[in-house]
Parts: sequence; structure tokens; C-alpha cells
Amino acid sequence: MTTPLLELDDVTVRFLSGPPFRRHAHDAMRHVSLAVAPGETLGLVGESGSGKTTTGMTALGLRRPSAGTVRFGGMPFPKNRRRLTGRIQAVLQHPQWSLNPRMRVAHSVAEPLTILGDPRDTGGTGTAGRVARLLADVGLDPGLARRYPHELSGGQRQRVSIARALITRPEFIVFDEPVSALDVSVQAQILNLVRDLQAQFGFGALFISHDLAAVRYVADRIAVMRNGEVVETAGTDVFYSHPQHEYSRQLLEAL
Ligand SMILES: Nc1ncnc2c1ncn2[C@@H]1O[C@H](COP(=O)(O)OP(=O)(O)OP(=O)(O)O)[C@@H](O)[C@H]1O
Repeated sequence: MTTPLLELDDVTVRFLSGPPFRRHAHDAMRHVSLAVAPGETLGLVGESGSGKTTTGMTALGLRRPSAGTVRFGGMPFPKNRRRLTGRIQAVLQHPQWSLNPRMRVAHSVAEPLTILGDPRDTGGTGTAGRVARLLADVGLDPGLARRYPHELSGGQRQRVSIARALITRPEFIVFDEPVSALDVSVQAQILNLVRDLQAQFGFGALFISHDLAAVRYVADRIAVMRNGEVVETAGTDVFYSHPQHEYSRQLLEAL
């Protein structure tokens, strides 16, 4: 078997909440084991509060496990997450979370290169050409490069945040509810785009959504979370035709 690109091995994430002296612990993830192969999309489904976003944050290295191990390319996550900058990216539910309202589109898309500090990639016509090509790749008119986020539609803004994620040529992208804030007709376009881009760029992905129809469209395999635990993992076709866990069946019936 090839080495997984991203692997969560028996990961628990515990939050402490409440006022001092009345603190209580809550495990948002409990003994979660998941793997994403290079170029593969793992769909992560489950109802609100089941732990999907915490899992995404942990896969991004933004949340440290209380127990268990996260590996990227077979190696435990480095203590300094900056060493993975650019190799892992995120596309979030609301593009405005990743786009600065005062930055023109071209600047927003190019910004991760600046953060990377790669002298070959920052500034100059090389970057402008790369941004223009990426805007075309995500189905946007390069003329939009000079616009600000508020001058774009929701679907266009999400395309910009996808371009921004792709500019560093990441090996792995976490999509956290990327279409749930969009109109239904636009959702299908963005899902198609994600599939096309994956075929073109070959990144592996964790695709988080409470929408089982959306996940079915993009995922190779599905993992189902409930109360912080993964209750079932299966190939997409098998999952939608023969779900094994009672909770998976309930989710599919609701669909
Ligand atoms: N920073 C935090 N501090 C305390 N508890 C948290 C924190 N973040 C998440 N939780 C709790 O952990 C559990 C899982 O939350 P999480 O956001 O991962 O679920 P989710 O499946 O993504 O839900 P949703 O679809 O509503 O975003 C919830 O009970 C939530 O209240």
C-alpha cells in the first residue's frame, strides 16, 4: 500500500470549557483514525457538532491532538507548522474568511506565495502570469483580477479562494463546507470545478460537508462522524448503496 498523504492515527482532541474551578472536558474527536491517499478525496460527513471541523483543523495542523498522531507524507507533523506552509491549504465555507476585503483579487490569490517567501515566486510578471492562469483554471475572467471581493458574486468569491489555495501547488487541501453558503445552482458548478481541478492538479483532499449529495459527487471514500467518533468508512459507491452503520442509514434516509 502507498504511504498515505495525510493520516490521523487514533487522534483525540479534548476541549476544556466552562469557568475556572468548574471546567469540564469535552472530546470533540475520540480515537479518530483516517487516511487520505495522494490524489484521493475523503468525504467527511456527520451532523452538526459531530467533530468534522475539529478534524479538518487537526488535519491542517491548526489544532494539536490531545492524544494520537497526525502524519503527513508518512512523517509526524512537524512541531513548527510553518514547515508545511504551502503544501497544505484550506478552502472554507465563507470565502470572506480567507479573502481580505481591502485586497484586489490578484493580490489575494498571490499572497500565499509571499508568505512562503519563495524568491522565485514572489513579485514580478511571473506571479502575475501565474495568477492569470489560475483564474482561468478556476473559470474566472482574468479581468476580475483587479476587482475587490465585494464586487464579486458568492460563487466567484469561492472560485477566488480556491485559486488562492492552489497557487502554492498544495499536495493536500481541506475543504470545509465549501458550497453550503452558495445557491444550489452555483453549488453544482463549484463541485464540478473541484473535481476538474483535482484531475488537473492531483491534490489529495478532505472534503467536509453535512450535505451527503455534495460529498457523493466529489469523494472517493466516505467517513461518517458521530459524537466525535468515526462510525463508518467506506468506498463512496458501497457507502451509498450499502451503508453498514445504523447512523449512516439514518443520515441517508434523511437525504
Ligand atoms: N474551541 C472549542 N472549544 C470548546 N468546544 C469546542 C471548540 N470547538 C468545537 N467545540 C465543540 O466540539 C464539538 C465538535 O465541534 P465541530 O465544530 O468540530 O463539529 P462539526 O461537525 O464541524 O459541526 P458544524 O457542522 O456545526 O460545524 C462540538 O460539541 C463543539 O461545541
